[in-house]
Amino acid sequence: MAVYTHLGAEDLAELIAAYDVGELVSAKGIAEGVSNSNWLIETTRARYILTMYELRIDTAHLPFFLGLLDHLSAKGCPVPRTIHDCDGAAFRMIEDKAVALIEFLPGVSVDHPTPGQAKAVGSALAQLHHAVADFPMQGIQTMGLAEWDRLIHQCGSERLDTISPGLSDLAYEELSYLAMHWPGGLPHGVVHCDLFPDNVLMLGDRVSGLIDFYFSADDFFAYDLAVTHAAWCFSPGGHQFRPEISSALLAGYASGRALSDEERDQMPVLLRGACMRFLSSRAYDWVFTPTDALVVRKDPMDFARRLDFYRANGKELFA
Ligand SMILES: Nc1ncnc2c1ncn2[C@@H]1O[C@H](COP(=O)(O)OP(=O)(O)O)[C@@H](O)[C@H]1O
Ligand SMILES: N[C@@H](CCOP(=O)(O)O)C(=O)O
Repeated sequence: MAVYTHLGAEDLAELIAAYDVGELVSAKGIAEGVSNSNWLIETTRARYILTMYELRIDTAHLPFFLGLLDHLSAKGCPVPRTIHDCDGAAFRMIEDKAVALIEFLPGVSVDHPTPGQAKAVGSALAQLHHAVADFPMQGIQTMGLAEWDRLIHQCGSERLDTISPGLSDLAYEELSYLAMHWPGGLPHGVVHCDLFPDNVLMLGDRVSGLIDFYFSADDFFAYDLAVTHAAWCFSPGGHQFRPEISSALLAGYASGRALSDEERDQMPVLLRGACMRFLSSRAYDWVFTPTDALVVRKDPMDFARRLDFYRANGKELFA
């Protein structure tokens, strides 16, 4: 459930009146999502998404995230633009919380992607990587190797092994490997870093929306591809690799942007890093989020299984 704050009819009407979007007709809370509260807003003119920033997002970073949406949308990427209020502001405050009104994009998130859909996602990701070339703002990567290390150490061996026996050995061993082998100097820019199926809206085989840019930061384009690969190319729970989805995703990406030889060589380590990224944040949330909290805890083992797969087969995939 992702509506953490109650907004009454008067609050909503007052808020919508600050924008040139017509009059409020209805507002429905959206159940999907984890970090923020979202409402589907209908006005006499169109539909919009209203997001209230609840957790993890510092208001100081909103000009970056919302500016990125506007930049990508203006470049023709399927990304929702920010609706600015009548004074030109990209976000407003309701008491101590920031809210933004965002363009509504049609489409649904798929649970079991087809090769055609994976190809379209690969191609949309490549388009994004070109489109950020002249994005003028900087986004520091706060979810990099140092943070994975910190999160795993905060969990500690005992608690990790309570999630699953042997998880601590896997995590510590992997962190040392990544610290020694993480590449430098690959092509980079502001990238999505969280392009999971639930952050892509699709109409059939077409990508109609890329959403949830709140982990975007400056990082390697190939790392973004690795995150997307890890998120899309496995059955639920990460139990089985789906080779046909992997081939389609990589072909779609290559149709828009060719990986250099160096990027290809580094893909196996970047894929392992992508797994550690989500293994570490999920393990931390698993250990430290109270079981009765509203936030849904996601299983870190989904990414331990993917990590095992890439450790054994990552080099072969990019041979
Ligand atoms: N621009 C948009 N157009 C249409 N639906 C959207 C849009 N943005 C968000 N949504 C809907 O809201 C849900 C939650 O949004 P998301 O940004 O993923 O929240 P969270 O950051 O909390 O995970 C999405 O799964 C989608 O159904
Ligand atoms: N995609 C991440 C969690 C981030 O949550 P989001 O709802 O903001 O995408 C994961 O699966 O662990």
